[in-house]
Amino acid sequence: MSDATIEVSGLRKRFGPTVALDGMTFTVTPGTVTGFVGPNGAGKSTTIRVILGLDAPDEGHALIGGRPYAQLPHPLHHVGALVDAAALQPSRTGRNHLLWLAHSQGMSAGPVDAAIELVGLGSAARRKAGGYSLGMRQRLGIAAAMLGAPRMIIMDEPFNGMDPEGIIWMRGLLRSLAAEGRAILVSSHLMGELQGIADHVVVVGRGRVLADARVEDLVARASGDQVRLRTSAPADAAAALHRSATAATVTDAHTVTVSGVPAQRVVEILSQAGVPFSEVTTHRATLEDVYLQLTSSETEYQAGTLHREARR
Ligand SMILES: Nc1ncnc2c1ncn2[C@@H]1O[C@H](COP(=O)(O)OP(=O)(O)OP(=O)(O)O)[C@@H](O)[C@H]1O
Repeated sequence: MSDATIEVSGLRKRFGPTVALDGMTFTVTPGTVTGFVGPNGAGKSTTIRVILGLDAPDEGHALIGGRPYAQLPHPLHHVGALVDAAALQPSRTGRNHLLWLAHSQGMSAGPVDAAIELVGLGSAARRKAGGYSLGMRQRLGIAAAMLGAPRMIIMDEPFNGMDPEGIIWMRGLLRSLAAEGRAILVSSHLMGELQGIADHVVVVGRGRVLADARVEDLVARASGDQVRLRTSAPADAAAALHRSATAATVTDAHTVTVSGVPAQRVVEILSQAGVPFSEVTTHRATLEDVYLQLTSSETEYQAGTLHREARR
């Protein structure tokens, strides 16, 4: 195994009667951004805490570059983590917070200013961190995670509290860190946040993995072979498609949904039959569609379902 791989294997953990982890298993490989997604209570934070040695599992193990966190000689050099951006001493300046962290790990002050620069906190670095917005605290947390130039990075809900500009910046940062060969694990309860940045997603519910796949493959699978056709003669279009043994349903006065054949074949059939049409589009699912399909029966709380319905 590469020394920049995060491996989670068969994790089980209960908190009293609550099963938080129920056989959680996945791997984060170097050079990829792996999204770790699931509804509230799915077990994401507990998994991350176990990886970082902050919680002990009842069963299973988590390895960072082949070793448990507790056995890493200088952890910040192996893995950088953003877990709780609020966890800082409010009366310290951002820079002093980073200096304190660096010294506690036997590092010089050298990497501190580079990390401040990397996260764009230069102008605020000498202000008390207690006055930072949540987005600034997230940036400070990321600077802390980057201090030891780690090859593995774990971020729990890094987009929380970030404004749109911060989100764009964060996306670019994660992509460039992965392009440098780092293994990156990013949790989120919003699948949409990961579209365009995650190469791979691990979707979880009730403490176990529901899907572990490349984003491209998941989206292709959820999209099916569906083509949407706009036409002024939907009944004629459906009849022509049926004559060619193609499944087609009139969806409304101007639309027919066709299944099982590519858009090009739909165009051929309609042209041969002389049926007019104005638009033929291949349906492509979003990552959010995939997520909703996978987690529809996995939300811990009914309110979670209502929340999702409300957003649609
Ligand atoms: N310290 C704890 N004591 C008791 N129950 C806990 C504790 N930590 C987590 N749990 C429970 O374990 C389950 C998994 O929680 P966890 O925080 O890992 O989920 P999550 O996917 O990170 O959710 P969220 O998106 O809400 O942060 C939940 O039912 C939660 O209530």
